[in-house]
Amino acid sequence: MSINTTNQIQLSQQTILIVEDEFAVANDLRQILEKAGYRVSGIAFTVAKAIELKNQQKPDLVLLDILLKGEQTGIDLAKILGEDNIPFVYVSANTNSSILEEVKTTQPYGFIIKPFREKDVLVALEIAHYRHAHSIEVRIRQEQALQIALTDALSGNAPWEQRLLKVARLFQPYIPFDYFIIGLEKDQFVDAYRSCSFFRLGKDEYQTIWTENFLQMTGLTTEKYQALREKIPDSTEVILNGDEFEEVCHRDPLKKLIAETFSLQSNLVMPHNTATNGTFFLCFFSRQPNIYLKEHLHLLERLRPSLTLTVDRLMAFDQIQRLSEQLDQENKYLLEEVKTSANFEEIIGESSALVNVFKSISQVAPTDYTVLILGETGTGKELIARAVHNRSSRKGKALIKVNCAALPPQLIESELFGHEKGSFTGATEKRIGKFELAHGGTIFLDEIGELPLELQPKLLRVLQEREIERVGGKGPISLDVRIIAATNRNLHAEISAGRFRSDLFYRLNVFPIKIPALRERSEDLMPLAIHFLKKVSKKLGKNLTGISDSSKQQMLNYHWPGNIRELEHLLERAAIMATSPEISLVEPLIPVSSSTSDQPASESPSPQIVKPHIKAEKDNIIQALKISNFRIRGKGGAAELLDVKPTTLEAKMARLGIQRER
Ligand SMILES: Nc1ncnc2c1ncn2[C@@H]1O[C@H](COP(=O)(O)OP(=O)(O)OP(=O)(O)O)[C@@H](O)[C@H]1O
Repeated sequence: MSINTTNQIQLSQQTILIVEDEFAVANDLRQILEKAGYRVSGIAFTVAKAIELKNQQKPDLVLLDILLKGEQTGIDLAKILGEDNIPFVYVSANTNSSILEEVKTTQPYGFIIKPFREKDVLVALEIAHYRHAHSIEVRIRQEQALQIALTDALSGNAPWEQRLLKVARLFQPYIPFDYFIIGLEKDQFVDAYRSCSFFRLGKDEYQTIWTENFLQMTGLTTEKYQALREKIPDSTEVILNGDEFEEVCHRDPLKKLIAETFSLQSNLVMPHNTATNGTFFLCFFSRQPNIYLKEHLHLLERLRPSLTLTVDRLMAFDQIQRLSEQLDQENKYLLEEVKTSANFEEIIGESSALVNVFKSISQVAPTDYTVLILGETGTGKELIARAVHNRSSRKGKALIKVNCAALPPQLIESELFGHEKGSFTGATEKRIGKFELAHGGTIFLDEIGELPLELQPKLLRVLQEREIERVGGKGPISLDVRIIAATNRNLHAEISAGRFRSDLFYRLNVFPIKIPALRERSEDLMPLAIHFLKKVSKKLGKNLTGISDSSKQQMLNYHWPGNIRELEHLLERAAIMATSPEISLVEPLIPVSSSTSDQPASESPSPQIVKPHIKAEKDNIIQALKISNFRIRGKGGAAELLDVKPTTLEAKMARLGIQRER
């Protein structure tokens, strides 16, 4: 090979560090290099000095003697230069085979045997330069190919596990590992893109290890595992070889357990922070103690931008999918709502009791506090819940209503929290639950006092952690939901009776709003009656203008156990039957003094006359309650005596206005 002039000029701009402890040889080299136009950045007699000079100014190439002053040899220095990707050429008289074997492991760019001629040095330098430039080009091309392959693997359509396995396989030739953890940690989408591990069994054979498999292998309980996870120190990119690895294992018991289970001795960690505040981890482990080098880390650093971008894109797609799913469900829900619910545009009433309720609404609505609405049946609890939602910043999002009393017992959990496909017989499709549907908005848990005891801890968890877990799901999902609950039950009595958890009550009872019964705000009676009359006239297309005096009088004397709903239904019936603009009640209302019930009835569309068969049923129930000492459930309870389900009995009691405890 000849040295042409153009190359000579290019080479001459290069800086060379000479590491040689014989002054005469070092000086010779300097003269040869400077004559050829190279710049000599320094001469070092020891490895320590060489490192110092290299750190001050990174040379383009190093000429390196093997045996140097001090304990470290040129071979030790060569390893450091290799990690920094600085090419080097040995200059030595030492050619015995054991040294040459060691020299080869450092992958030098040449070897000049002493004594040398000027030409030997210059040719060796030019070849070294050519090889290094070429290897950089090859490396860049390989890395670009790797980057594209990794992006393709992660964003493909295959199941998540297969995508991760593909990534693991792509990494193996570049960063060798025996155990590899990859995936998302601490992210709200953790369920979809959660991390898993691959344990290398053979050349291209891997065993997938999900958390549940790891727990099985190690005999760890989920609680213990969570406790260990909490002890994981925040990690940045790091190489942990040999002793350093052992030392970190003392501080990180989970890493220690992984190391012991799979006999691992070194580790390379590279976390990527995602745009959704999660961390996408690449964590390589090897059974060899000193395998990870700076160049591995540098490769990961170079790949980091494209990997982070790919993961962020995945998250964004996922989020879009979740939102469109939520929108879809929300639409279905709202369509259903429009069909089934009344028009809630106005709250009528001027009584001081109701004005206090209005005050409470305006105080609490703008906050995110949980609201507990208390009041008899038909007092307008749902109306108030909607008012709180509509006056909050969440009004643009959905208010999802859940009637806890009407949920089918076997499906209640799935209704509230959703389920994954195949999580139980009949779960043919993935379904998002009411809580997820309410994400960003409000959930209204009506009849909260009826929520089965076994489900109460799950609701408590949502209130505490603001996260849910789908039935059959693999991890928690964080939610932003405002909670409004309502009940017509006396929750203190429910707690005493062991039917309601006190911790759940305290979580719900953050801001209670008590809605007074209609009989406690008689000022509101006539305005409400006129309001409903107008509404029903419009609906029926009749010209109805007023209520007869005798009917008004009866209404004022009545105690309204079914409250406003009862009033509404009463006026509806009267309006349907009306033959003149002034309506009269169809049936007489029994005034307070002669009422048979001492307690307001629930759902009571026609409480005016207690018909004989209803009376008989009521007497029967009261009799059974007396015998069972007012116990509804369990052996010898009233439900068993009457041969009905306890929930049916409770519904009947509410309908007939039978008080539960005496
Ligand atoms: N102040 C009010 N102004 C106008 N309409 C009202 C008012 N309060 C209640 N209503 C109407 O009365 C009916 C019953 O109200 P709502 O369903 O909100 O009661 P509730 O307390 O939630 O009943 P339940 O305990 O049975 O679920 C609804 O049609 C509602 O629109």
